Amino acid sequence: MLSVENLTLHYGQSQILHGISLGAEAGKVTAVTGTNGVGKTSLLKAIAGRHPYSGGSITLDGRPLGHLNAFQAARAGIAYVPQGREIFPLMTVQENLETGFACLDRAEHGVPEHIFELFPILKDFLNRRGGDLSGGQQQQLAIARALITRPRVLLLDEPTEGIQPNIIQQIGRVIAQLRDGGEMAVVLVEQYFDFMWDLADSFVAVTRGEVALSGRAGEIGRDELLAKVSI
Ligand SMILES: Nc1ncnc2c1ncn2[C@@H]1O[C@H](COP(=O)(O)OP(=O)(O)OP(=O)(O)O)[C@@H](O)[C@H]1O
Repeated sequence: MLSVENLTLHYGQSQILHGISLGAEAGKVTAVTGTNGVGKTSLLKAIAGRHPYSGGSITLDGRPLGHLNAFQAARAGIAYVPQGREIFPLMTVQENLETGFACLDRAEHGVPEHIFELFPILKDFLNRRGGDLSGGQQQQLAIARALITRPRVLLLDEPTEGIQPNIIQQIGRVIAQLRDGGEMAVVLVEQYFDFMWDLADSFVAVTRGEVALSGRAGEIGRDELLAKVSI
């Protein structure tokens, strides 16, 4: 269980997160949604050790993580799939996957076969340059690279952005499969409302760096949530 309590974050003098709290359980998808610029990416960056938070706490299975850098967060079991994917365009698919080894012990350096079961296209394209893949294939590569690290928490930042509908469906099925595996907490930042509504077990709507509404599927109304995340 990932637990974020009262998190605050600044860029210089400007405060972006104003005390965000959320919990993400293993075997569940927790969706974080909100309009542009409310701080969703900043929240994920804080959890992933990509940007320091200024107050509050992050704990994993009751253990405070403290202020980790990106490498330490990855070692602790937190994998981050950034918005825009950030794959390495001049490296092959195989090499992109192997960058995930950086936070693993040498004995764990290997691409588990189940990754290719989730994303068969990557096996076919192992020697292709990342930059030559379509946007949807790059998104699959970015998720696969994150899974190499055997995470306990998978942070996904807008995985449907700029992706064609059939690949979006496939990504949705993969997220559901990972959730159903029961061992990983998935935190899904997503503005594609129907996609996250169908997939998530609980929802956190963020407005201006604060939680405007949160609750479990079944306890929270679709229109109520939609109203919080519409401009
Ligand atoms: N490195 C930075 N330096 C200064 N301000 C930043 C930086 N990164 C983000 N911001 C600002 O912080 C606010 C929140 O940005 P963030 O990217 O976290 O929002 P978001 O909800 O993920 O938006 P989007 O849906 O557009 O990706 C915005 O006003 C943004 O301009």
